[in-house]
Amino acid sequence: MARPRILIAGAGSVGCYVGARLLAGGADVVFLGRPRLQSVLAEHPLLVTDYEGFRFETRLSGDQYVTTPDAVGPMDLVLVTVKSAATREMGEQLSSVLPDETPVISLQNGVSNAQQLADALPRARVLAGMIPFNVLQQPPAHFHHGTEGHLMAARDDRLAPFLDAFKAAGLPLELRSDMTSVLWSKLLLNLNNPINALAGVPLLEELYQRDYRRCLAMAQFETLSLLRTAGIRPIQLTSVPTWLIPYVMQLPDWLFKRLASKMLAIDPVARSSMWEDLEAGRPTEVDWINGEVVTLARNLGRRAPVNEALTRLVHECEQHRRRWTASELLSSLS
Ligand SMILES: NC(=O)C1=CN([C@@H]2O[C@H](COP(=O)(O)OP(=O)(O)OC[C@H]3O[C@@H](n4cnc5c(N)ncnc54)[C@H](OP(=O)(O)O)[C@@H]3O)[C@@H](O)[C@H]2O)C=CC1
Ligand SMILES: CC(C)(CO)C(=O)C(=O)O
Repeated sequence: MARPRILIAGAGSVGCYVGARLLAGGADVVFLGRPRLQSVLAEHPLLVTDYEGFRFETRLSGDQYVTTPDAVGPMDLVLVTVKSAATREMGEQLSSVLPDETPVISLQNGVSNAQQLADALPRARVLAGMIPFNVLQQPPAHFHHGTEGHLMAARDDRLAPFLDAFKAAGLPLELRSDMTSVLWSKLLLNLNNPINALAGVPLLEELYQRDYRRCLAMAQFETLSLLRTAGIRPIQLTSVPTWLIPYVMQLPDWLFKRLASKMLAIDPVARSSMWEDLEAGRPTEVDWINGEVVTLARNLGRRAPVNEALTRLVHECEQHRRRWTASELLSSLS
C-alpha cells in the first residue's frame, strides 16, 4: 500500500512513539488522544528518539491530532495503544466510526486486551499485538525508546499490505501464529513492572539489586509453573531463553552485571510504564499483568501467592504512594 492511513488510538507513550516513527517512514498517521497533549503539541514539536541514536521531530497539524473519533475519517489500519483499563471505552468509541473489516491491532501489554476490543468491535478485524520495548515520556512531548526488541502481531493476510510501512519506520512487524505464547512471554517480562514501580527507581538501578531480582524471579517461577500446567509454552523474547530468566535473576550482583551488559540493552533512564502510572497518580495495569496470573491460577484450581501479594501492594501504592527497598519487598513476598 503506497501511503497507508494509520490511526493511533490512544496518543500516549507507545502511541506517540510508534505513530511518529510511522510518520517518519512515510505513512499517513492520525493520532487520537486527549486535549491535554493536543495543547502541548500546539506549542511544542513531537520529538521521538531511540537508544541507538534515531531522532525525528515534527509539528502535527490540526488534522493529524484529534480528540474525538468522529474527527478521524476512514482508516486502513488502527493501532490501539491505550492502557488496559481504557480498552473497552476506546473500543466502544471506535465501533461507531470504523468501517467493517478494518484491521485493528492491540499494541498493549497483558493477555486479554485484544479479546476485549473484539467484543466491543465485532465487525472489525481485531488482532493481538505485542510491543516489547520501553518508551519513556519526557516533557514537553519527547518520547524515548529505551530498550531492544521488535513488534509482533497475529498472522493475518490483512496485515500484509502494512509490513513495508513498519519496515520503513524502522519498526519491523513480525507476524506470528502463536500470539497466546507471545503475550504470556511478554507478561513474564512485565512481572518486573510492579517491582520497578514499587522500587521507584529506573529499571537498570532496580535490576542491579539482587533482592529486587529475587522478587521478580519468585513471580516468574510461579507463573512459569502455571503456564506449564496450562500447556502454554513461552517463546524467547530476549537473548536469554525465557525459562532461564528467573535463574539469571537470582545470580549474585557481580555475575549478573557481567551477563546483563550482554543480555540487556536498557537505557539508564528507562522505567516501567507502571511506574509512570503511579507517578502520574493513575490506576495501574497490575490487574492485567499479575492479576492475569492470579486468574490463571484460579482457573487451574491453584493459587499464585507472590502475584497476589504484588497486586495488593501496587493497589495499596495507588492509594498511598511509598517506595519499597529491595529487602523490604523481598521479605514481604517471602
Ligand atoms: N510505556 C511503555 O514503555 C510500554 C507500554 N506498553 C503497553 O502499551 C499500552 C499503552 O501504554 P502507554 O503508551 O504507556 O500508555 P499511556 O497512558 O502513556 O498512553 C495512552 C494514552 O491514551 C489516552 N487515552 C485513553 N483513552 C482514550 C480515549 N478514549 N480517547 C483518547 N485518548 C485516550 C490516555 O489519556 P489518559 O491517561 O488521560 O486516559 C493516554 O494519554 C499499555 O498496555 C502498556 O502496558 C508496552 C510496552 C512498553
Ligand atoms: C518494556 C517494558 C517491559 C519495560 O518495563 C514494558 O512493557 C513496560 O514498561 O510496560
